[in-house]
This record gives sequence, structure tokens and C-alpha cells, in this order.
Amino acid sequence: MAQYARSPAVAVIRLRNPPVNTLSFAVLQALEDGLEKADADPSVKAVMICGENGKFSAGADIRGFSSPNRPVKSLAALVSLIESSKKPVVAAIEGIALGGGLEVALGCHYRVAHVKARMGLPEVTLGLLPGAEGTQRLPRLIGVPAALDMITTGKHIPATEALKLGLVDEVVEENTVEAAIRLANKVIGQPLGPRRLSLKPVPKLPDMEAFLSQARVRVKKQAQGCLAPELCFQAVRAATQMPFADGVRRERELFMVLLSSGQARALQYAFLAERAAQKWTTPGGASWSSATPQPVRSAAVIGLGTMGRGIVTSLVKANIPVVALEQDLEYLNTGRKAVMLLLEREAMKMEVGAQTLDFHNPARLQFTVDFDSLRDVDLVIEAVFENMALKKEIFHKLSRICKPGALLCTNTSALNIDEIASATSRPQQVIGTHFFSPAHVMRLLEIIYGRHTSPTAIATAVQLAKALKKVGVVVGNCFGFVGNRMMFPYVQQAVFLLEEGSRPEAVDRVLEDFGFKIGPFRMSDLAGLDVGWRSRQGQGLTGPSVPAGTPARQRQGQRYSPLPDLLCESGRFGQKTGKGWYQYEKAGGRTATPDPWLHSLLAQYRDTHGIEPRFIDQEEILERCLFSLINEGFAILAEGIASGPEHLDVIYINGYGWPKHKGGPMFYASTVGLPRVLAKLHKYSEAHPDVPGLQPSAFLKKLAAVGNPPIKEWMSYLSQQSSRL
Ligand SMILES: CC/C=C\C=C\CC(=O)SCCNC(=O)CCNC(=O)[C@H](O)C(C)(C)COP(=O)(O)OP(=O)(O)OC[C@H]1O[C@@H](n2cnc3c(N)ncnc32)[C@H](O)[C@@H]1OP(=O)(O)O
Repeated sequence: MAQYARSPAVAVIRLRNPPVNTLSFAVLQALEDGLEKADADPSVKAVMICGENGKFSAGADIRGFSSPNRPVKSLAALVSLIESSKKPVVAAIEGIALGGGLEVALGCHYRVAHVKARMGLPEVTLGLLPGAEGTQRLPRLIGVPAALDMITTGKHIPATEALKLGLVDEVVEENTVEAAIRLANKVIGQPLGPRRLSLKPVPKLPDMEAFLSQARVRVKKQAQGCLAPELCFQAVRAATQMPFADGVRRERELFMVLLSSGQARALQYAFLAERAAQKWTTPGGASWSSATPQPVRSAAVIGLGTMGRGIVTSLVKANIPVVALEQDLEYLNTGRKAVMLLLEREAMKMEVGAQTLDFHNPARLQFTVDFDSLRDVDLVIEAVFENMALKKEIFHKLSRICKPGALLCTNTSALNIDEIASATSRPQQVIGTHFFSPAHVMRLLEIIYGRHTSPTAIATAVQLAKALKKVGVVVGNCFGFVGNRMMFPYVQQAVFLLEEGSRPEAVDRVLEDFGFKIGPFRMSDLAGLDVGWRSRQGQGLTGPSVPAGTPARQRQGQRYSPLPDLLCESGRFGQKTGKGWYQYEKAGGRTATPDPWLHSLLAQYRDTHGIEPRFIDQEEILERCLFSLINEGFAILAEGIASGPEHLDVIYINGYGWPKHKGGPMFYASTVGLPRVLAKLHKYSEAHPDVPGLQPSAFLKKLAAVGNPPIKEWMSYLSQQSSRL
């Protein structure tokens, strides 16, 4: 709703809809009522609009877009009503003015912002465009280049930048509402025509056509298959070509196209899924609502390999003092140089005027080989390579050295947290923190609790993720946790497809066309084929521990492909060696080229194993890779390893390059329809009975049998017995 008050010649309308003052039907109605009341009262000479609790407005209610009871009241009409007011209207922007919230402010004749406020039109990130005339008013106010940038990227800009662009008239450090009332009193009686944005011309550029055609290429390139940026572009271009009213009509048409698109639904789901995934629970009954985090005032990182370097950088960026430890001086010096380089690059990227990175100060970042230096830190992140014996040795040491309350984190992508915790005298403080490479860039942090991990330890790790500006997703302990466990059957299918007749470049192209940033073979080459090879050796799947007489393409009665092992045995570890599933220009090169050597290896391999190669179409490639990954997701949900499909989707979007406009694998399954996913898995598992990953999971079967319920209802179909939750 909105509250109406007087001060005394200025009517004050305060938007009120906690927590972020979204523009519900009731809020819009109350705003309209307030404007009419102010208009009808002759003693009111001006109007000021602000938001409750230090926030102007986060715009339309994202939950409302997919609701059949979507508010019918038009925000655009209300913005026009504000603009046409005969009394000056001033917006007092505190906290945030986003989406429809900023469009309301654009309808006002003046805008005053608090120095800490942020403004933006993030509709594009939700698969939409600013549909309340924002695409027509903003270019008139700040010019086409800046408006196009804001509207096609959705970025939030700070008040100081908004002032430079002319988006706001004043930035204040003290009370914004009082400043806005002061301005309202000052402008009483001044002509309003020049302040009505719909009446202003769009500022000209020397060559608007050339600018627009270059901008369009840029927008298309950044969109990566997403429709909204292109339609945002078209709406802004309309502002340069048409009078205001026609531009508004064009904006409305484009908005309706986007609103009904699957991409908008997927992106809005992804926004809400990220928030839902913050609400973690465990089978033992611990939950985000009752657990309290411990403060993390200092941290240590053990191991300065690729992961450790990124983690140190991430901690320094979050302003947490770090002790970085290596096993000897040689490794320490190499690690130190690499960390300093990363930090220098990060410092250069930081905005002018923003807080600087204090990494030359030993009180903020210390390098050591002495374990005793870890005595006083609040949290340790062990990031040595994936070797259980080594990790256990380190945790045993940590448990003796670290202060009693310290949180002991292991950065592992698959290893058993309980086994690592068993090496300590305090398993309740041991937790998995699976960072993704490069750790200072990737948003995902998989947080894995073990059997004894305390709720406080989980809450502290979640809090750490927030401090590092990452999305922390809490999951249970199983081999590969959530992300890699779902990845195994996907990569396995990709390799089986090569055995049967396909090529790495064909498989990658299909998955990249679907929207993945890189396909499975490019991804394996980037990550290093030796990582999986070591893991398979550890599991006894390859190498000398495989019993004599084991068939080459079978392990424990199941289909197995030795192809990745053959590559590693020939020294092909991917990009780092210049050869893997592709060839590269040099060791460490990035440009993948199809490799005739690999093609003849595949032909030879099929001959040796009596495989008749066949043509495999795009549909089969896509379905076998994606549906086996999704199938594993259903098994994970049934086992209670994750508390909902949103968690899996957030992991895939933020850690595995899943296209956000397809909502994550589980959301995608819901759009394909579970009966169809099930039927396809049945078909493929009949053709490949020795591949367990293709056999439909019991939970998927159940959901299909009960009639394909909406994704938000899935978890209610898990019986108490089958779930650990
Ligand atoms: C004809 C068509 C006319 C008009 C069309 C208008 C289009 C729009 O306005 S679309 C909406 C545009 N706005 C946004 O995209 C803002 C999205 N929100 C955010 O970016 C952030 O939430 C934030 C406002 C910057 C606050 O961030 P933070 O402080 O980190 O808190 P959160 O956990 O993200 O959010 C708190 C709480 O608020 C809920 N929420 C936030 N924004 C919205 C929203 N626009 N609609 C509905 N709900 C919103 C968020 O889900 C959280 O609630 P939980 O219950 O905890 O999930």
C-alpha cells in the first residue's frame, strides 16, 4: 500500500510493501489515490514519493508475472498520471529504484537520490523489457548510448553515476526525504513542461544509424541465445525513430512477446530459485531459520594451486584477512607470485573511488609455510589436490593446532566429508566448500555437510558465501555431491556417443547450440583429462588394480568406456598438453581444432571392439546427455541430498554453464514434461540395458505417474520412507 501525509504544502506518498516495496495492485491503487487526493487539495502545492524502510521500490512483483491473478492495473498509465500532474512531483530514492520502481521515478518531474542508492532497469535479466514506458523515457533523459547500456544489460548503477548521467537531479548524504521535500518546495510554481520526459526529444547523435547498428551486434553477441536483450534494443531503437506515443505502442507489443515466452518464465524461476536455495534444511532438522553463523574475521587457505590462489583472491576481495600456507618455500613463492598477479588484475578492475584492495599489508595477507600461523584464524579452507590420505593428514594437524571454534573447510569436488572429518577430534566443525574454477570469478559455492557437521558450521559457510558474493547451496554428502554427480552420467553419455559413431565436435556443437557455454569435450579439455583419470584409478576402474580378464568395455557388469583412459595414456591431458579431445595451437593454448589423430583413434577403436558406427542425430545427442543428467537429479532429490529442485538448478546455472534462460536442468525437465523425459529414458535404457544412468529413477516415474505436477509441488510427492528429509 502507500501512506499519505502532508509536510505541509507537500503531499508525501510513501510506498509500503515489505521487504522491498514491490508494486502490487494495492500499492499502485494507493499511489493513484494519493495522487488524486493531492491534486484535489488546493493547499497541496507539490508531491513527494518515497518508499518505506529506506527502499524506494524493487519494481513489479516477480511472483506475479506467472500468476493468473496478475494485477490488471497498468503501471504505465500510473506513470503517465504522475507525469501529467499539474503539481511538481519529486521522487526521493533511497536504497533501490529498480524496474517498475525506476519507471515510477522517471514519471516524476525531479529525482533526488541518497548517495548509497542504486538504480536500474533489470527487466532484461528476467526475460522482459521495461514495459511501463521506461524504454521511451530513459533515452530522452540520459541519451541513447547510456539508456541502451542500462536497458540491455540490466545493470544497477550507483547514485553518483546516476547523477553524472543526468538520471537524478541531486545526490544527498543526509536525509533523502527531507532533501526531496526541500526541492519540492523550491520548485513550486516553476513550469513543468520541460520536466515531462515524454515531451522531450531523444538527444541526437552525430550518426545514430551507425551507432545503433554497432550496438545491435554487441547486444546480440552478449545475449547468447537470450531473446530479451534484442527486444530491449528494438524498443530503444523505436524511441529514436518514432514519436513518444508510437514508441510506447511498440514497447507494449515487444513486452507482450517476451511476457509469454518460455525464456521469461525460466529467468523469473531462476531469480526465485536462487532465493529459495538460500533457505537450506538438513535431514537432521537443522535449518537456515534457526542456525546462527559464527563471525569470520580471519581465514587461512592451505595449498596455493589453481583453486587455492582463486580462494585467497576471493577472501582478500571480501576484505577478510588471510594466511596462505604452502608445504615448502618453492611452492610458496610460486603461489605468492600468482596470487599477487590475480589481485593486481582484480584491483585494476575495481571502480575508481571504490575501496581499494589492501593486499600488500601483511596484516591482511600473509604467506607462510608454518602451520602454527593458523592457530588463531576463525576458518581454514584446505585446497590441496584430491587425495584422501593427504587431506586426512592435514585435517588431523588442523584439529590439533586450530583454536577450538575454528571452522575447518575442505575444498573437494567429490571426496567423502565424513571420512575427512574422521581424522579430527571435532567433526562437527568440518564442512565441504566446493569452489569452482576460477574460484575468484565463479559464483557457485557448493556447501556439503557431513553426518556430524553442526548447524552453526553450515550457517557460517553460507554466511561466508554471501561475504564472498557467491551463491552458497547446501547439499548432503555423496560421491560428487550434486553438481559432479549429475555431471558423471552426462559426460559418460557423451563418450558412449563417440564409441557409437559421433565425434567430439558434433556432440559439443549440439550442447553449445542448446546454450551451454562449452560442450562436454571442450570442458574436459579445459579442466584437464588427468583429473578424471586419477579419480578412476583411485576407484579401481582403470590402471594396474583392474583384475586381469576384466572386459575392456565393462566394469562390474556395467558398460564402461576406456576411451578417456586411452587419451591419458598417450599423454593427452587437454589444453595443458596441447592435445586432448581436440588439438590446440600449443600446450596451454585455448583454440580447439578437431583432430584427425583422434578421428582415426575412434575408427580404430570401433574396429577393435567390433562396433558398427552409425549416424547419431542431434535429438539423440541432446536427449541422452541431458536426460541422464536430469535422471540423476531425481535420484538426488529422492535421497534427500538436496532439499529441492531449485537447489540443483541454481548449482547448474552458476557452476556448470547451464543456460539461465532455460531455467536449470530440473526446470527444463518440467517444461519438456516428465512423461516425455520418462518415455525417452525408457527407450534409451532398452537400447542400452547395461547403462544404469539411463534407467529411469523411481522418483521420476512416480511424478510422471501422478500426472506431471508443477515443479514447486514435486517434493511433496516424496514419501517419508524414501527421503532423508
Ligand atoms: C506492463 C508492465 C509494467 C511494469 C513492469 C515492470 C517490470 C519489473 O519491475 S520486473 C522487477 C524488476 N525488479 C527486479 O528485478 C529487482 C529484483 N530484486 C533484486 O534485485 C534484489 O532482490 C534486491 C531488490 C536488490 C534486494 O536484494 P537483497 O537485499 O540481496 O535481498 P533478496 O534476498 O534478493 O530479496 C529480499 C526479498 O525480496 C524479494 N524480492 C526482491 N525483489 C522482488 C521482486 N521484484 N518481486 C518479488 N519479490 C522480490 C526476494 O525474493 C526476497 O524474498 P524471499 O522471500 O527471501 O525470497
